[in-house]
Amino acid sequence: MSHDPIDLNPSTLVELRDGIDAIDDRIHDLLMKRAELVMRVGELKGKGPAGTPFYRPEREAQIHRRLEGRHGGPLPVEAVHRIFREIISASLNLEKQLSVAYLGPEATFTHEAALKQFGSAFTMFSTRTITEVFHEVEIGRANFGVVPVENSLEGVVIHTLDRFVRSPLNICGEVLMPVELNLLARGGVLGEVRVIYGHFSALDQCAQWLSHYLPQVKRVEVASTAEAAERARREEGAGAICGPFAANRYGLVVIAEHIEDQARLENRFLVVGRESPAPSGADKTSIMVSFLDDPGFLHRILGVFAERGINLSRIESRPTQERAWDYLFFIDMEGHRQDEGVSAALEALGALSGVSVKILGSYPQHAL
Ligand SMILES: C=C(O[C@@H]1C=C(C(=O)O)C=C[C@H]1O)C(=O)O
Repeated sequence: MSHDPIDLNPSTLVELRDGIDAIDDRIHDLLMKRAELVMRVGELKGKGPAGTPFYRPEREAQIHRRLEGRHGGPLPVEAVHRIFREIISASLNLEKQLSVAYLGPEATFTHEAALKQFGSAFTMFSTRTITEVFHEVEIGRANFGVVPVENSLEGVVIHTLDRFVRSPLNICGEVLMPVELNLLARGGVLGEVRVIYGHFSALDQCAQWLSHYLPQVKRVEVASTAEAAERARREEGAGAICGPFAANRYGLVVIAEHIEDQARLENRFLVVGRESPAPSGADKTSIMVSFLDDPGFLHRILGVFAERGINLSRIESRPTQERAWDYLFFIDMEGHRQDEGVSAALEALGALSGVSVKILGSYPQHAL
């Protein structure tokens, strides 16, 4: 590898491009060196006890956080994350080929979340339902699954929560994505749109924009954003409300960007698998708690966390599927189950009589 200093102040186009070529050669050489080290890590893992995980989300989160901490220069930090996402994805693929099932069809927000988490070197396939995503991982046809959990668009949170009741899988990660809704069509002219397809919550979230700019246009509800895109691809004069990801996949043109009425909406997705990530330094733990329908029980449960200063980021209640009026609580907290405070709280919770606790997983807090 040559280490000639690179001239950062060339003046002509030819010199500038020579400089870029020289840098590309170095990046290329370094990528190969990095890949060699990753392969050696893979060999060590292969020699470890059976079931030693190859994919290490906690390590990947640490890499992204470290880069974010040292970041500076003209490229936005999101671009750095994307580039390293792909470097890590391609490198891990040298250790082991892994597969991911996601709630489809292709080009849904969940597909985009799966790519954001795993990069494009994983084998990915879609399923029609959330329960099938879990099933594919449970029977070992996929190593990991990606499902929406707090999804203002696909409105399916409850199916994901309910599926954890009878699944042996763990949560291995979370993906957060800002909601961006665009109006897409085959042609790029707003005045030619005669009908708009969208998932009901996409139509709902853009209602003001649609009433303002397209008051006469019929709105038709479909099962997914991907189906909306498919209809717009097939039908002349049809528009679809989709994320930016769908435009390329379906060969559509963006007529209007960011047509959602409320800014800063975010979707959250979970990665499920058989592995339990080690602490990354900034983690979350999700649990499921059921208890007798007694006055004061919820108060006592929450007290266990409050006494230990553990921050709860979400509490969701669902009826149990066993008896009417029995409830399950899904609780997310900050920290890893191996952290002192969280582990003490979980132990205290388990010791309360009449309470049953299932730990769904500890995983790195969304890093990028
Ligand atoms: C190299 C490793 O294996 C995988 C690849 C990584 C990488 O390319 O940096 C990071 C974590 C793992 O998912 C590792 O565990 O350190």
